[in-house]
Amino acid sequence: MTADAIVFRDVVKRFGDVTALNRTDFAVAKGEVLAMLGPNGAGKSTAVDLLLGLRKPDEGTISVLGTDPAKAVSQGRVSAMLQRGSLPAGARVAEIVDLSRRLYGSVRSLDEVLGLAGLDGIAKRRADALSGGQAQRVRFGMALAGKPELLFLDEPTVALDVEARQHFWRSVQKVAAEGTTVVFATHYLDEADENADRIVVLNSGVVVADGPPSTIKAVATVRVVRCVLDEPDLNDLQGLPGVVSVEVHGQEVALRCDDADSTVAEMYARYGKLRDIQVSGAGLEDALLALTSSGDAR
Ligand SMILES: Nc1ncnc2c1ncn2[C@@H]1O[C@H](COP(=O)(O)OP(=O)(O)OP(=O)(O)O)[C@@H](O)[C@H]1O
Repeated sequence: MTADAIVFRDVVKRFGDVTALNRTDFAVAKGEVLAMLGPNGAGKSTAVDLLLGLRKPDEGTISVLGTDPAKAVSQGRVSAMLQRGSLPAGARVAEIVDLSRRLYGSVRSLDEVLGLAGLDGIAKRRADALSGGQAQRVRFGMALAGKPELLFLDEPTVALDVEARQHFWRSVQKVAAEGTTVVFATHYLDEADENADRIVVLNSGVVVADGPPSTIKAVATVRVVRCVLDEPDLNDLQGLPGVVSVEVHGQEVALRCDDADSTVAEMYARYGKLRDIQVSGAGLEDALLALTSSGDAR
C-alpha cells in the first residue's frame, strides 16, 4: 500500500515518431492539489489519458490509488473534467448532474453538486441552450458528483468568466479540503500559482521541475525594476547593463533585468533621481519560460 494517490514511474509513451512522454517520473500525495504545466505538446494531456487508463504506456509503470488506472476508474474512485466531451442535448442541467450522481451511488446531494459547480441558477436549462462557460460548469458538476478520491481537470477554466473562475477554484479548494486529490493542467499560470500545492513542469515529455510554486518561481533569475522617470528614453533604457526588455507607459518604466544590481546602479549614475523604485522577483511565467525555452514538442 502506498500513501501516494499517483505514482508515475519512468513512463514512456510514443505516437509513431513522437515521444510524448520520455521517462516521465512523478508522484502525487493523497489530498494534494497538483498543477501540471508546460508548453503546447509537452505531454500533459497524454499523461492525464494514461492516468485515466484511456491509453497504455509503452514503458514504465503507473499506479492510481494503489491500483491500475483503468481499475481505479472502473471502481468509480476517479473522475475527470476533460477539454472534450459533449452533453446530452435534450436533457436539463439538473438531470445530467443527477444521472452522474446516481451512476456513482449518490454520495453528494443534488443541491450540493449544483452549488459546488455554480449551477443553481441554470438547473432547469436544457443542455443545448447553454453557453460555453455554462457547459463547462456542467462538466465540472458531473466530475464532482461522485465525490471522487482523485479528480483530473484539463484546462478547466478556459471558457469561464472571472466570477465563475473564482467560484470554480473555491469549490476545488473545498473538495481538496475534504480529502480529494486534484490534478489539473492549465496555461493560466496565475491560477496554478494561487491554487496548487505543488507544480510539475513538463517539457518534451520530461519533468524539468517539481516543487511548490515558490520553488518553481525561484528558478527565474530575471528581476523586474520599476520606477518613475521624468523623461524616459526607450533607447537609453534598453542600453542599460543587465536589461532584457523595457516597457514605458508615460513616466512609468518597467525593466526586466538579468542583473538588477548593475541596472539600478547605472540608473542612479545616469539619471540621478529615481522615483518610486521597486525591484521584484519575476513570476511563474518567467520561471516557466526559463525551464522550457529549450524545447517545444509541437
Ligand atoms: N493521438 C496522437 N497521435 C499522434 N501524436 C499525438 C497524439 N496525442 C498526442 N500526440 C503528440 O504528443 C505530444 C504531446 O501531446 P499532448 O497533447 O500530451 O501535449 P499537451 O502538453 O497536453 O499540449 P497542450 O498544452 O497543447 O494541450 C505532442 O507532440 C502531440 O502532437
